[in-house]
Amino acid sequence: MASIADYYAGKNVLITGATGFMGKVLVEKLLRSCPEVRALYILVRPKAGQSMQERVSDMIKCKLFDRVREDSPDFHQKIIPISSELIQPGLAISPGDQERLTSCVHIIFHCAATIRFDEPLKHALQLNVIATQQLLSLAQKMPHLQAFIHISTAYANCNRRHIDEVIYPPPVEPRKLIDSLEWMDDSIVREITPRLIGDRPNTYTYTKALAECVVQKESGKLSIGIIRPSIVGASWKEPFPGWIDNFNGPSGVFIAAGKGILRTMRANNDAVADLIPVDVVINLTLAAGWYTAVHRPKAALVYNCTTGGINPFHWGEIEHHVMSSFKRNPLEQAFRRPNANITSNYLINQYWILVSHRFPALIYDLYLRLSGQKPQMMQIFNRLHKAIGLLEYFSSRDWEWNSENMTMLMGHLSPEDRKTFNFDVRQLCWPEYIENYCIGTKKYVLNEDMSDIPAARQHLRKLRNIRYTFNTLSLVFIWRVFIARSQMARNIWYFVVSLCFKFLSFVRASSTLAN
Ligand SMILES: CCCCCCCC/C=C\CCCCCCCC(=O)SCCNC(=O)CCNC(=O)[C@H](O)C(C)(C)COP(=O)(O)OP(=O)(O)OC[C@H]1O[C@@H](n2cnc3c(N)ncnc32)[C@H](O)[C@@H]1OP(=O)(O)O
Ligand SMILES: NC(=O)C1=CN([C@@H]2O[C@H](COP(=O)(O)OP(=O)(O)OC[C@H]3O[C@@H](n4cnc5c(N)ncnc54)[C@H](OP(=O)(O)O)[C@@H]3O)[C@@H](O)[C@H]2O)C=CC1
Repeated sequence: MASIADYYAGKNVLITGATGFMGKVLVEKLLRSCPEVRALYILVRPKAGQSMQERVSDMIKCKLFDRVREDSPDFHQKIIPISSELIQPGLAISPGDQERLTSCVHIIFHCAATIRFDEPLKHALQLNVIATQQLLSLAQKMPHLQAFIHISTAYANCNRRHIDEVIYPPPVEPRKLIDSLEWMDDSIVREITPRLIGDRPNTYTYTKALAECVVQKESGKLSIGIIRPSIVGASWKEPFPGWIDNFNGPSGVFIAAGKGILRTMRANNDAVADLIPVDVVINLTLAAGWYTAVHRPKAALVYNCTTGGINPFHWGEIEHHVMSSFKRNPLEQAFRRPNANITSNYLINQYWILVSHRFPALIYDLYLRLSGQKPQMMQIFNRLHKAIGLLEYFSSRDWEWNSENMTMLMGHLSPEDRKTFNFDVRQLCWPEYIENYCIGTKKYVLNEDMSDIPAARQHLRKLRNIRYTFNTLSLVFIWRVFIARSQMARNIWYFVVSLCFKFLSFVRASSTLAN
């Protein structure tokens, strides 16, 4: 049987979401490990004042592509951007481009989605469900299409504790929901959203569950694979360890903790932290594309792409390794020394939020005001609290995912492919991975230089001295207030002082005698 790289040779691949975190890693890996691939058609929209072309040229300049640039400097010629806005009718693809795509595409990877947890339901539905539906109908028109790979999430069914590799019945018939939301204005939709999403925590997981159902129902004769990654983190090995370029999921939490801003968060120490490195997800995705095209399974195959059942690691362990990693490799200009603790207790967390978040923010803002600058710390903390509030659902619970299809797929790979498209997470050494992850956030998200680490350490020492001075002064102040008000405190104070005095006299006398 052809190897994975042999299969992709001469193929035209269509990718949505190629400008996103996972999409970029997918594009890079395809170009590097399947160098004979014919073309990658990527659906891109203009954004933030940049044209589609400008965005793609920026993307290929990114450090992520350094290795492939070294192997083949002309790699960008294989990337063909197609203008598309996925929430528009017909995905806003021009008739010419539609014709071009339908006549040549062999395989589709659908990565685009809104992954925001606070996305209004209508928008999440438009992008995560309706766009998927439209892409499927475009796929139906492609005579050469061999596989359609849909990227879902392991949390699409997070209202269940045990999750098998099956598509569960939808919470509501997607078509009915689409029809009814169409005539409702935004305020009505906002009001009924909590009732609709029910026991799911947000519109993201809800619409991803609906999308899976749409894929199953509207795929017709297409060969389908559904990949369900858990919490996608920095890369494990490829193209280099620790690649990460965003604040999503745990990355933002790690950075906030490394900067000494985040000191407390609600999470269960003993719950499994189901992180999965992005390169593992992409290797599995490419292997699933190959398997789907070659074996053409009759029903959609679902791959739960998780680590918890195979090589579990817990939030408490993550906390420990993140903190020690940031102590060894500190971030620049930290607000306080990194020292975050997780707790599952609501009241303890509230106490630490008050003492370790709000109080220092208040003092720092006071200092900024007094020095004529604009206060900002309280605002930063309010945003942080909003973000971690949205993540708590995932860090406080445990899930069990069945990942038999991942094992089955591994069994079908040749020894060579198993190395090139490695998704065997049994080999993952968590402490080393977390260390590289933290360094990755420093280098690639914050663009900090590793050569500045001595200065960052010096800054941490300064913060420690400030803390010691502050604690000593506070203690002296509190004691002074006590002494002024209480006879008992005064008596204790005189007792301690006279004891010290006697001790000193004793030491002096004994040293005189010794001489
Ligand atoms: C010591 C360690 C202890 C460990 C404890 C455990 C930690 C981890 C816990 C649990 C992780 C579980 C995660 C579950 C995952 C499920 C899996 C998936 O399937 S999908 C992927 C997940 N998706 C998201 O992560 C989207 C979440 N983000 C959002 O929904 C929004 O970004 C939100 C509501 C958090 C913020 O929305 P806005 O409108 O206020 O802000 P905006 O526009 O997004 O960003 C403004 C600025 O703030 C930065 N930012 C965004 N999120 C940040 C964050 N978490 N921390 C720091 N900065 C962040 C951005 O980069 C941006 O920066 P600029 O203005 O461009 O410079
Ligand atoms: N990150 C994670 O932890 C996990 C992610 N997933 C799934 O993986 C997939 C990729 O996620 P990730 O890479 O992290 O997400 P990103 O947010 O980084 O990327 C999303 C991609 O979708 C594109 N997109 C969004 N809206 C539109 C639109 N209206 N028209 C055209 N393109 C659009 C974005 O393009 P643009 O650059 O123009 O905004 C971007 O390329 C998603 O399906 C997600 O559900 C699953 C589990 C975990």
